[in-house]
Amino acid sequence: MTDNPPGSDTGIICSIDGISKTYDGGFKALETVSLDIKQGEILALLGPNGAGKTTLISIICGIVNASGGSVRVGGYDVVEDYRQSRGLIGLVPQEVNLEPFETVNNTVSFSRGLFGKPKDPGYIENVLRRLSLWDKRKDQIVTLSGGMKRRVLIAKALSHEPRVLFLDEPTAGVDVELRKDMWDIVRALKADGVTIILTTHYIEEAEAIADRVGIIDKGKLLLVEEKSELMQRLGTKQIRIELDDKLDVIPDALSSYGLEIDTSGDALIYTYDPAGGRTGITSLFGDLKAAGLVLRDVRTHQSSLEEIFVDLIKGRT
Ligand SMILES: Nc1ncnc2c1ncn2[C@@H]1O[C@H](COP(=O)(O)OP(=O)(O)OP(=O)(O)O)[C@@H](O)[C@H]1O
Repeated sequence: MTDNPPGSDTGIICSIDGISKTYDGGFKALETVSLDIKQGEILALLGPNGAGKTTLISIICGIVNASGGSVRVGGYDVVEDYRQSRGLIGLVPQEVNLEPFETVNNTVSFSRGLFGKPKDPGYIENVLRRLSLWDKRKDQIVTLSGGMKRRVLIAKALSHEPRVLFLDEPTAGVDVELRKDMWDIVRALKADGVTIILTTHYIEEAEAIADRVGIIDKGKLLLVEEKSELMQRLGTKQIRIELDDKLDVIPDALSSYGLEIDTSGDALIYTYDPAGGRTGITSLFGDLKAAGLVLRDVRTHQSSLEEIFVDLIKGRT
């Protein structure tokens, strides 16, 4: 890695300019995607299956050739200056692709060597400790749990001291606890100054850790926005309040909340903006009680990515 790569003073670590990709069979996976990734940010690329997220990451990492456009990482062109740009990038793939009988330490150290970096046991120790893998360093990969294997993938991607880390679906199919662990790891890496780009299907994931969110659908980048702005604009939450008795009309005392009666008649739906300063939930519950309504159950519902897409597409036509 060069100390001062070209472009390092712009605050933009990765510049994607008009990237398109048509696969051999003629399928258009990306259409003129342009995006600047800021140094030190966590950017979440949200999109459904087949949206083109992996294709975009693969182009940035030099694994797939773009059909048009260019990408620079740390000022280096990912095609013309492949070695320099790739040296700045760590990639955590979707699939666990580790050598089962190798030890954790060898797996991570060997990966560093592949990038032509001199041995640095102190750095590797630091990475393994960060990821709670130090005690497992002599264990074979095959003996590790799925969660530990994911940690090894991250350690491997960090082995050559990248400045940008790409995580492709880091929490697809993992349990809630591991998902939270992953988020903690990502936050800690950001605190260390690493720029992080992750792809995800989960709006909650973007909401939990991203600074900015990009939405990709059918090969198009529909928008890139600060998470807080996006959530405010699109991410409404609903509370479903189930009642002991059926209701025909909303009591006057509750008219200011914009409540809807569920088609079943025995539940009220309250929609609010979680990013707004006041949700109105506390006063709503007070007023429900005052109106003499008896609650049976309360459930919350977050707008799904799909609903957000529908809203987004409606807004564009
Ligand atoms: N090598 C390939 N040849 C032809 N089509 C491909 C190839 N790789 C991907 N595609 C197609 O390109 C589209 C985008 O795929 P991509 O893997 O980039 O999407 P994704 O957003 O990462 O989806 P997922 O969330 O399922 O991983 C898909 O329709 C996929 O089938």
